[in-house]
Amino acid sequence: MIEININKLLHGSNGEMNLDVNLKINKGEFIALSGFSGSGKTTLLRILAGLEEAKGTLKIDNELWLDDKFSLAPQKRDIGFVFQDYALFPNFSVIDNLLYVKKDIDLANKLLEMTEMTELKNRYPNTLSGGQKQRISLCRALMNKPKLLLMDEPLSALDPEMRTKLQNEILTLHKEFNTTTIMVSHDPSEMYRLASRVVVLNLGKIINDGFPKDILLKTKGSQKFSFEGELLDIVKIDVIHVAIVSIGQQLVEVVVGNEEAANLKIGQSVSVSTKAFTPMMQTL
Ligand SMILES: Nc1ncnc2c1ncn2[C@@H]1O[C@H](COP(=O)(O)OP(=O)(O)OP(=O)(O)O)[C@@H](O)[C@H]1O
Repeated sequence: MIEININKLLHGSNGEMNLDVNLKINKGEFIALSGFSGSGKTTLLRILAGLEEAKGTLKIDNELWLDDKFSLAPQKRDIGFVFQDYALFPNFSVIDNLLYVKKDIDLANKLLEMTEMTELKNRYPNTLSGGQKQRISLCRALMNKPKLLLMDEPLSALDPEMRTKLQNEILTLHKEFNTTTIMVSHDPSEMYRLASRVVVLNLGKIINDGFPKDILLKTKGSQKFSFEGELLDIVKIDVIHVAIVSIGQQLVEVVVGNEEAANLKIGQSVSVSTKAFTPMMQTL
């Protein structure tokens, strides 16, 4: 069990803000930490890793990491950290990046095999693709079998296909090692696929905490499905208005009434939902 009770005054873009987090995490949980930019996600991970000071207490399996008189040094905290920018040692080969953490060649080989990196084990990081580098960071973070794995948007620099591949590998590794994990993510499909629990931060406070399907599925009441997007334009065609909404990679047209059109503002976030028909899905 991980017990987090911390607070820290942050200087946010709109003035001061108190990062105030109380959270209990059970062993083996996979938490997706989400929330708007600047809500305090990275700072929370850095506090857990001991890279940043904070007030309060941190306890991991009854071992104290932080209280008002004491802060356990980062290197003594049983943590694996995966950053967005890989943070590998450029002068070490792949295998040496892993063995630097712990001289356990069997574990290193097992991790490389699980992530299909065995053939590249003598290569240097600058000869690897982004996806390969991130696999090595992940393997390295697991070398000391940490009590807590922290990942800060680990897949956000990768293209969609590579993201899906690495998500599957993260899942496989999680099933094998059952490492308690907190991963910062902005991607609903990633959170849905990987996490057992989603925690949403806003302005330093937890505003939502629950099962992925309860937090991420946005349809309410009789709505059949609902998408969030940005209103790009409103075009008057004869007697009707058509709103152009950007949803993910697609533009969608929605007919809106005159009064509704007058109240909408370009650039606004909107949700587009339907009630009446059954959507069709086809493989691409
Ligand atoms: N050590 C610090 N002292 C005071 N303020 C800080 C400190 N570190 C970060 N901040 C501020 O706290 C706010 C939250 O930053 P943080 O990086 O944790 O947000 P985030 O949720 O991870 O954002 P993003 O999704 O953009 O990465 C920012 O406005 C930042 O400038």
